[in-house]
Amino acid sequence: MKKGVLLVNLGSPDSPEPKDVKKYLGEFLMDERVIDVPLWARTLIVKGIILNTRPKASAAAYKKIWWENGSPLIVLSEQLQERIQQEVDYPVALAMRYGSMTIKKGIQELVDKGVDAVFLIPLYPQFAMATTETILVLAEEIRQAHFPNITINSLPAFYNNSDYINVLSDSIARHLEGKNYEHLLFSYHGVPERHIRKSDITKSHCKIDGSCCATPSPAHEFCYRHQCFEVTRLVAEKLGFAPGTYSSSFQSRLGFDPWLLPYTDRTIERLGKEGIKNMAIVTPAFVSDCLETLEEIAMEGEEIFHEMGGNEFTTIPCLNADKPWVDLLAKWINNWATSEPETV
Ligand SMILES: C=CC1=C(C)c2cc3[nH]c(cc4nc(cc5[nH]c(cc1n2)c(C)c5CCC(=O)O)C(CCC(=O)O)=C4C)c(C)c3C=C
Ligand SMILES: [Fe+2]
Ligand SMILES: [Fe+2]
Repeated sequence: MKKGVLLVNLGSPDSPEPKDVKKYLGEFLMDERVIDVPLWARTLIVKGIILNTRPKASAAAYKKIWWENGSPLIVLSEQLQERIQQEVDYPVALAMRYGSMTIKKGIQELVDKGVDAVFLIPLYPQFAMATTETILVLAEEIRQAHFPNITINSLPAFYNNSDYINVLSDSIARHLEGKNYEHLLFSYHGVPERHIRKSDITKSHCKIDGSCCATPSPAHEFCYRHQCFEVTRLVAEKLGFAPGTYSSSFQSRLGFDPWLLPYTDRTIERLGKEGIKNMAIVTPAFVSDCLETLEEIAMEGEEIFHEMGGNEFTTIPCLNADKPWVDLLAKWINNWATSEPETV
């Protein structure tokens, strides 16, 4: 079989104009694994409410971070693809879960090069039904409908992979070198608490309390909250951080349901109020910088901190197309290509 690789990230609008943002948000938020309510309710919430108000505000946010050559998330994912391609002998394609760079086009590109065994890499360190699961489900639907003769294997969540933790820790250490900071905040994209309960394969473990995520359970294979806290714990252990000098929080909530706590904006506010003058922030749920890191954290987050009396606010970039991260992905690709993994 001829092997090939498909990297999949979230996606961005085609432009930061409200009409393109509306189209993108419509596709994204109508995904039943993102807004996971019955179709009639989702249609009412998304088409009746969100799409009438949010695209204008989101477009304004996108305009603040948009680059000459496009959306940072897309440009950085393309750089990652190009650099991985320089390191491996298999064709590497890039697709997005939402927007015009579809998974179908990505698979087609590989099939056109003769590929019939695809290694699918969802570009998310932690599993979530709104990210990894929706990619895997859609890829399988596309395979069955259009490419029944190919196989797809996928890379599982790699949040606790020791090589990944080393690459992430080295990046954090490098960006903090010489910086005077008192607290490092690990800010992860949030999800509604309901998503955590839905993904609990034991149906009884995830209480979303003080201890469930620290108590061993098979539920953790699909518990986004556990996987985020584990990244923080493993990096802190690796870098020898003292207790109290770092913490985790969740950003980017939408709607009125309870989302994972503590919220990033409130945490930044609290740190400022408590007299922290210099803080740093890292966003390990994202492998590529995007709207959520460049605008919500680096711009809005910094503003909140300064309003609370803070001085230096250091944002650590995502791994993007850094050489150690490219090398690690190339290593995983070569391991897959020379072994016999299970299909999705
Ligand atoms: C890192 C993983 C992500 C999870 C988990 C996730 C869940 C999730 N997101 C929304 C709603 C929105 N997210 C938006 C942007 C956005 N989200 C992620 C990643 C995760 N989302 C990224 C990388 C981005 C940036 C995309 C870019 O183009 O740069 C947006 C759009 C922007 C906005 O209007 O705020 C929305 C909306 C939900 C509802 C959700 C879980 C249920
Ligand atoms: Fe999101
Ligand atoms: Fe948990």
